[in-house]
Amino acid sequence: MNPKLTAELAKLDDGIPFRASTGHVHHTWAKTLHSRPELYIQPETLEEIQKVVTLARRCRRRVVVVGCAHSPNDITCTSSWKINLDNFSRILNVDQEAKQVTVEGGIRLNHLNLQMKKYGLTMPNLGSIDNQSIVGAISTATHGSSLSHGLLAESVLSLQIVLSNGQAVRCSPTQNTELFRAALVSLGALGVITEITFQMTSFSHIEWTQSLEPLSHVLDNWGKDLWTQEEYTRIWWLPYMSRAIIWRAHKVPPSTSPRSPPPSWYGGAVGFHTYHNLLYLASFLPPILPFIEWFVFGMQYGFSVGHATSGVEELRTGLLMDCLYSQFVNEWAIPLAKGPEAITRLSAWINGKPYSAHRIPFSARGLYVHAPVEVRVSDTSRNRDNTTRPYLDPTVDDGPTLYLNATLYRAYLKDPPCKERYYQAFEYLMKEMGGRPHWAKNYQTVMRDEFKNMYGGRLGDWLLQRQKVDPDGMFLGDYVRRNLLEPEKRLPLEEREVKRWKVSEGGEMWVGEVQREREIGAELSEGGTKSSDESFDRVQGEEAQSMFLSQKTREENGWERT
Ligand SMILES: Cc1cc2nc3c(=O)[nH]c(=O)nc-3n(C[C@H](O)[C@H](O)[C@H](O)COP(=O)(O)OP(=O)(O)OC[C@H]3O[C@@H](n4cnc5c(N)ncnc54)[C@H](O)[C@@H]3O)c2cc1C
Ligand SMILES: O=C1O[C@H](CO)C(O)=C1O
Repeated sequence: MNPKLTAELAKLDDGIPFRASTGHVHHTWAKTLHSRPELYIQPETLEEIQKVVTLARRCRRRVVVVGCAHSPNDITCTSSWKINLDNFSRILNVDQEAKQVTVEGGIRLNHLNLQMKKYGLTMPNLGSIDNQSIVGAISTATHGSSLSHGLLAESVLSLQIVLSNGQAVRCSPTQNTELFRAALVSLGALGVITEITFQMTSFSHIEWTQSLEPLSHVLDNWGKDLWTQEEYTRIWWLPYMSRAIIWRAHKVPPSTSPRSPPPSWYGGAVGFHTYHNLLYLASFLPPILPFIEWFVFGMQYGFSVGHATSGVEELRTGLLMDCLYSQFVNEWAIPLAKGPEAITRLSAWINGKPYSAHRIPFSARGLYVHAPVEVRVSDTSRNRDNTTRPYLDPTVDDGPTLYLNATLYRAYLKDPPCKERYYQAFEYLMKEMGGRPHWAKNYQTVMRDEFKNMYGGRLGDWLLQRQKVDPDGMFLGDYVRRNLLEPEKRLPLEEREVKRWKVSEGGEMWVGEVQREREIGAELSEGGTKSSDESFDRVQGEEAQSMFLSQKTREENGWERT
């Protein structure tokens, strides 16, 4: 263990456990990114969390909280200290009459919903999965698909956050309002959110139907009742077939008997592996992707238009879907009214139509993408008082939002060859539509100044709160610095990415400064010849000396403030 930490632990001697381990290897759900935190800490009480923060401050370490690492980008990567709240996940209070529940920050959505069933309560909306931790889900602005609902974060009534000075602070729309607005979509960069009071709804079943329709049906009904016929609607667009699967659901009383749908083809072993292998083949032979789209979705949803299936399930499971394989996801929020134009232009681009039909200045020649594109909605402007809107809410300010999600499967963890150009073209179009990217996902071309324009004063407000509650940058990492802050400045505890390299099992190893310092320290103590980890690049000679010295200087003198 780091000698500084050993000394600090001895100084505290407060009987409060410090549940840290070394050797943890973190990876995102899709195994696209891996990192090796110096310490992996799983506190079980508020006091333990506060102790971690105190020690991190004294040991000059960045702290990252991870839920279940379902965010696809590098937002949870660190070589420094990682906290996970899986063992800080109790239900603290249930108010059955008001349908409100107070929970510890590590609780997973599936556990919450299951526990709440006995109280006749459930979460009002969910995305495609329910594995996320409640704080992880709100921190990146997770959403489902319904014009009757906004972000999951809109159901948060109040929260408690442990700040970098170790204080636990409560906030809500009426208490520490600015902090509340910053913490609702915090990107993990404000502190450790330890408690949430959440507005649930009555436990319910849903009856859902799903039908295969021509894309023209979707576009023709866009401004009519496509999105409003039922409480929940989501669409999967199949670009090569110009078809779409429309999934709709409405609540029915819990007394309604569950009704299983016909078995899912790729939910079974044969379909799952067939699709997976076809996608793998397509990574070498992309032109077969249109055939795969036709075959797989024919087997799954029927080969002829109008084919429909239905079912009745509990809301808490019925809203979920099978996310299948490791994947890249690039999702943007644009005004709902722009949907037909966005889909028509993207369709023309994917299908190789002339430039005049899509006006996207990237070539689609020889490029084949995966189906489906997810098409979802939310409306954060319903009944919303703009004074409590999360500063970093990516949805449309004053009307309904459309989300387009360009999913690319990574069959057997192999990156698809079309990714860079497809995402360049997709993001170009999304920017033209006035879009903002989903914070958790794999956007690749958005510059800092573009974020400034997208969020205007709200970004300034968020940054101000961040700086106020975390002046030394204990919760600041490369993701936030790169996207939202000035590159030439730095805060004493913030962590920068040093490099990434491909790992043999697929994906990339993310290496931050702390890891690099450990390597260099090990090299120097062993005469500058041996790395602490054979797989990392070696740092030798002057570069190593200067980095080591700068680390020592930092420890002795502290960093200058920006
Ligand atoms: C298969 C799959 C399906 C998905 N479906 C959807 C979907 O339908 N809709 C959608 O919008 N998104 C979706 N996502 C994205 C997902 O909802 C978000 O990435 C979410 O943030 C993941 O939650 P998590 O618990 O894994 O958090 P993590 O990814 O671990 O962390 C996310 C952020 O929250 C911060 N954080 C976590 N806990 C705390 C805490 N206690 N205090 C302070 N900060 C904290 C982290 O530091 C980080 O910044 C999906 C992702 C996957 C992999
Ligand atoms: O990030 C996401 O992954 C799934 C798609 O497979 C989904 O709905 C997201 O959102």
